[in-house]
Amino acid sequence: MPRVAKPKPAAAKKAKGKLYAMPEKLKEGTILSDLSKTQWRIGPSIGVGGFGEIYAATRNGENNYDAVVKCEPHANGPLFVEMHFYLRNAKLEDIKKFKEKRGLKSLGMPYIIANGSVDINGQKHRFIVMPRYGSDISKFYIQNGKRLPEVTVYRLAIQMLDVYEFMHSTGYVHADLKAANILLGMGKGGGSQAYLVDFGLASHYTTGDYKPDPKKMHNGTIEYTSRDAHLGVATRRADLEILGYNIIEWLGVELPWIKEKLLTAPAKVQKAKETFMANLSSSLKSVFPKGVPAPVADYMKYVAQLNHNEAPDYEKCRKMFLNALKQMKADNTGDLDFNLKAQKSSNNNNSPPVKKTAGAAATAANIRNKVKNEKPILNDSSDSEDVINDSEEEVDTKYTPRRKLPAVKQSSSPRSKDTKPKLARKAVPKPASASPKKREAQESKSPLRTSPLKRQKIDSNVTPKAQAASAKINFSPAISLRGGRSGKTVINDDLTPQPRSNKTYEFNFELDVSMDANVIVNVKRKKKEQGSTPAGSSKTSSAISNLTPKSGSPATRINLRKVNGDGSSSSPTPNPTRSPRTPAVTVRKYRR
Ligand SMILES: Nc1ncnc2c1ncn2[C@@H]1O[C@H](COP(=O)(O)OP(=O)(O)OP(=O)(O)O)[C@@H](O)[C@H]1O
Repeated sequence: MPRVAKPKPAAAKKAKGKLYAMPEKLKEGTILSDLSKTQWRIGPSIGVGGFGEIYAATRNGENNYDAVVKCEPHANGPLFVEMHFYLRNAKLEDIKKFKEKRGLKSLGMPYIIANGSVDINGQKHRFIVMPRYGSDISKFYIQNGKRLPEVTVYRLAIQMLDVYEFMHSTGYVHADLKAANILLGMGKGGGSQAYLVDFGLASHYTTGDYKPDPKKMHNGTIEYTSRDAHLGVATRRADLEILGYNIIEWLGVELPWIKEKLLTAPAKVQKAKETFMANLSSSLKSVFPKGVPAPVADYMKYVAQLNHNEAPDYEKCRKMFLNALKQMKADNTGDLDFNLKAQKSSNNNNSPPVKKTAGAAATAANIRNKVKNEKPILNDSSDSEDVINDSEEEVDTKYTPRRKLPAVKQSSSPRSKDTKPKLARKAVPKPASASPKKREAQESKSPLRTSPLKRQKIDSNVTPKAQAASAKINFSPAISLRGGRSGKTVINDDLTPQPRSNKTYEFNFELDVSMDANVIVNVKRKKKEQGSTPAGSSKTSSAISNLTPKSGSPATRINLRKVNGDGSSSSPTPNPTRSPRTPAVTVRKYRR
């Protein structure tokens, strides 16, 4: 949600409980020098994200403040990822080309103007310079009592699909669309175009097998995270699904997992979304009790049947919303109108009543921040920026994740079952020489391209034995997965090896071992007085049946270790070549 720039304690390097560092404050008037030695003067702070701060900025010597500087500590991953994405794929020239190809007058895709590094209070920071946009649309959504006019929602959907089409054409997904990340343009005509910002979660989408990645599970903003993202899989359909949840919300609906207050439990949110999407017709009817808007139903149904590696038909989706605009006799041109009263609604949009209305139509023009000019302060800017390396692995040693969630619990939802590596391995291998088109055709025949609903059927055929093996680990509430703060992006990335927490928790537990959970359970039994099991001997999960305490058996010690994607397990001792991201959880069973 929109963040108000608040003065932060100067030395607040690390927010409490978070593993990422917050930036040092840049004073107004500070001069930053980018890599090409262009100087930028810092204006007031205009936004504070979860991870960095955004300042109005102008070329030194000019006074228009038509740019922004986004600044984060050098060790933070998200801005590096964002910068990397822009530099590789979203230069102004790339965007121009795409617009020409598609015959678009405008596209809500930001671009990078410059980047560099700066020392602030002795701490190295990275910054990027981008065009300055106007208000984020979450402001209007809140002002309107959590609702946007239907026409505006459909126009926004069309514009965001354009951005997705551009972005996906570069091989990346955005993964974090939300009202707070959609900004109106500035200047003449700016109010007719919305821009999708914040590419800190951009990642390559998969075109191959479906491989859940526990290290990336639940990334995004929990309210809108797609089912694939809950499993740590970057897909194009996931971006469309995220947009879908936003569309529903913008129409005045409280999403079920928000209504049921599940946001602090990502696995529950995941499950709720699985249920929602598996029973779309009834789900939509229940959230739109007086009638489901036709384009929403069509769009969500389309998204639900997409296969994980399928290229979405963006035009088809746009047409769904365009047709609705036609039916409503609404133009898809001019300033986006956020005044609820001014707009008609479609025949069947009967979303919940508006609690509060905005006074007037809000456009980009009436939300511009006034920028004060102060005398420049020359800062010790560093000209040298890291070389952007094409190797994704390079990233590993450079960042701190935004926030880490212990990736130890996986939902036992149908969709998560359908992603078992077992199934993935059955995928038809692609010949290396196959052309992208051919490959796409092959992928479409692959068994993995079954729809979620079909996959659910496969799941129901799971043998009782397998079902018995697949269950939950019920942790104490104190260590259950915690969801993101409401409306905030959460990144459970794998960019920086983090020190192990080595925390020990003691509690009574029920232990059902999930075969999906990618954990190895080591059972260590304390030496019995006249013990049969030697002290410190460890057994893997196959030893679970031995858990039942024999008479007089002392406390049992169990280590849960996450298994890495390659099948290896995290070493209990820190190993720089491996990601030790999942904290070792030691469970002590009390004697009863
Ligand atoms: N180019 C821009 N022009 C004007 N305002 C901007 C711009 N980019 C970002 N902002 C403002 O700053 C806020 C935070 O920006 P952004 O989402 O990029 O930061 P973040 O640290 O990645 O935040 P998040 O917690 O959403 O991940 C936005 O909601 C918006 O209000």
